[in-house]
Amino acid sequence: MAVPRAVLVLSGKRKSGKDFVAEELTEPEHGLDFQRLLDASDYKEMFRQDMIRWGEEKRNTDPGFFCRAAVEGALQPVWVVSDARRLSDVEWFRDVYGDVVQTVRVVATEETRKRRNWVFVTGVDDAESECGLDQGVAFDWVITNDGDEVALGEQLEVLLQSLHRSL
Ligand SMILES: Nc1ncnc2c1ncn2[C@@H]1O[C@H](COP(=O)(O)OP(=O)(O)OP(=O)(O)O)[C@@H](O)[C@H]1O
Ligand SMILES: C[C@@](O)(CCOP(=O)(O)O)CC(=O)O
Repeated sequence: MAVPRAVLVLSGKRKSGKDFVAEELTEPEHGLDFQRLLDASDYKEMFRQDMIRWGEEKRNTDPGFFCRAAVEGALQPVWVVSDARRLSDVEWFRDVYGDVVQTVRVVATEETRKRRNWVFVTGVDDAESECGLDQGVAFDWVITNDGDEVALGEQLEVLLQSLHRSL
């Protein structure tokens, strides 16, 4: 397994903007090969509960199952993990990569998330998939993503500058 110089582990609720922020973060970083696995489509929402169920089964027998798959073959010096959801995810990255890990929480108000077509779904928004990191992690960074482009840019700039200094 390659050893990265930095690992940004992002989390945040549905429609907080994790993928959006991950993409913004990787844009100025040449050599990063970040790919969005899925977009923000209704199609994905149709299968979310099935995916959650399948994911829980896998993790119950092997908490590192998805984390290992996420880093497999990655050779870049800086990694952006766009979607941690559970304490076991954050713990896995901390255990394996130690001090180079920085946790990033993406936050948007319910109002903002509704504008992005979020609707509360029982069994999803009140379950571990969405709430697993509401407590228990002292995030290194909290990024507010309520649609103010300039404010988001400033926050990411501070993060990236700090990251550059730590490399
Ligand atoms: N700062 C922003 N400016 C403009 N659009 C944004 C911003 N942040 C997020 N969006 C849009 O809001 C929608 C949801 O964002 P995104 O898919 O990144 O959220 P997410 O947290 O990854 O959600 P999910 O968990 O459902 O995948 C997308 O259409 C995205 O383009
Ligand atoms: C199944 C799941 O991975 C869906 C992720 O979709 P998204 O990142 O919210 O677009 C959520 C989960 O792992 O609980």
